[in-house]
Amino acid sequence: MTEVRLRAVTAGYGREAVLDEVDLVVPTGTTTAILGGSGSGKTTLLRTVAGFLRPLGGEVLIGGRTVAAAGTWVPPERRGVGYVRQEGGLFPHLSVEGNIAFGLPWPRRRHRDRVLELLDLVGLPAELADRRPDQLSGGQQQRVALARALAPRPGLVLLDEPFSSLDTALRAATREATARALRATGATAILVTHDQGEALSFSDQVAILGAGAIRQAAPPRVVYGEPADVEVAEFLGDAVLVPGTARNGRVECLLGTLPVRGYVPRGAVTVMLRPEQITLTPGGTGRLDATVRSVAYFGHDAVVELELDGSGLAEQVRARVVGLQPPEPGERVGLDVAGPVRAFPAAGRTSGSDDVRPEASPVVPVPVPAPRVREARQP
Ligand SMILES: Nc1ncnc2c1ncn2[C@@H]1O[C@H](COP(=O)(O)OP(=O)(O)OP(=O)(O)O)[C@@H](O)[C@H]1O
Repeated sequence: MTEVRLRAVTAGYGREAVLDEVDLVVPTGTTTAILGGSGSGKTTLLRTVAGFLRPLGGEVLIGGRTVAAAGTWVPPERRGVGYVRQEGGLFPHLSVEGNIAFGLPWPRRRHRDRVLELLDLVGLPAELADRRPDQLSGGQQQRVALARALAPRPGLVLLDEPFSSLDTALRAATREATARALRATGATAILVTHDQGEALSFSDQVAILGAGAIRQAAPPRVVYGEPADVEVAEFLGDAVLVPGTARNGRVECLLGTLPVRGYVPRGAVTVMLRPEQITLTPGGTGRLDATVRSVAYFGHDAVVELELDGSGLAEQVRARVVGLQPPEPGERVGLDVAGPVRAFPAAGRTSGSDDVRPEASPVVPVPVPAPRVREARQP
């Protein structure tokens, strides 16, 4: 049982606070991605949990035990935490086996079986055990670093941008191997990343860090589909933003009258939807039609900029369509909006007087997974 709990944690360097009264819960056996811009304090948060940095205020609890608080300090080596750095940090003079065995408790350091088991766990063949780190690819090095971190069976694994130095294909494979290994051990994990796709695909919960605070912490589909505000929405991916008016759970905007996801007070709003929610019909529909202004082709998909009839507004409405046969610039298309949209009170506007419900909390509980079963190694 290794739940992680941060209560009003303030942390930084000298007197400068980088994290300002941060609250966060990472349930046992789940993975949380900390996502934020450069310098937002992601690594600072990870270092505070690991015990490499003493918080200026607040409490850190790991597995129900207070490890940092006023008058309490548990050093990193007694927190039962595994740490994987951006560059792996393997010892260059030791073999793969030596590196992994280094993570084992003293009496077990000669147990080659356990080393081979750990290699298997991270999806590496036993033949690599005698190689030195400089004889491995970047992805293999990261897997060895993970194996070393998992060797003492930590309840919590902290991953500090461990995939960022890898190219796209290797990155995906290493990420999947890491996710499998974490699932197999049932360890709780915190991943620091600035890659939105990585955060959404890797974790049970995504916590967005900005201006020293957690802006939203919720399962991936919630942060993406129901972002807490416009900034979080834009940080997590491409967002179409148009002005509108909210009334009785619906918004009226230049895309029509649309159902709203979540609660929004009546009145002027900014409507937010994802470009993939807009579907296009060649030739137009006669209801909501547009002219294609430009197309950015990405292979698997394409982003189409549209000028809605009568709006005179280009570049405001974008659709993301599959890349097989995107429309051409100048083409006429009809639009449909799939699913509910999100709406935020327009800037400078306070809640309407007829509101009856409070705004939903930006922190949504993460479903705790059923006990995990070790998966077979992928070829
Ligand atoms: N050892 C340090 N001494 C003083 N300031 C530091 C130290 N380490 C980090 N900082 C500052 O604290 C702030 C947060 O840094 P941190 O490394 O936590 O951000 P980050 O979100 O991980 O950034 P990145 O994505 O660029 O790695 C930055 O302004 C940084 O300059």
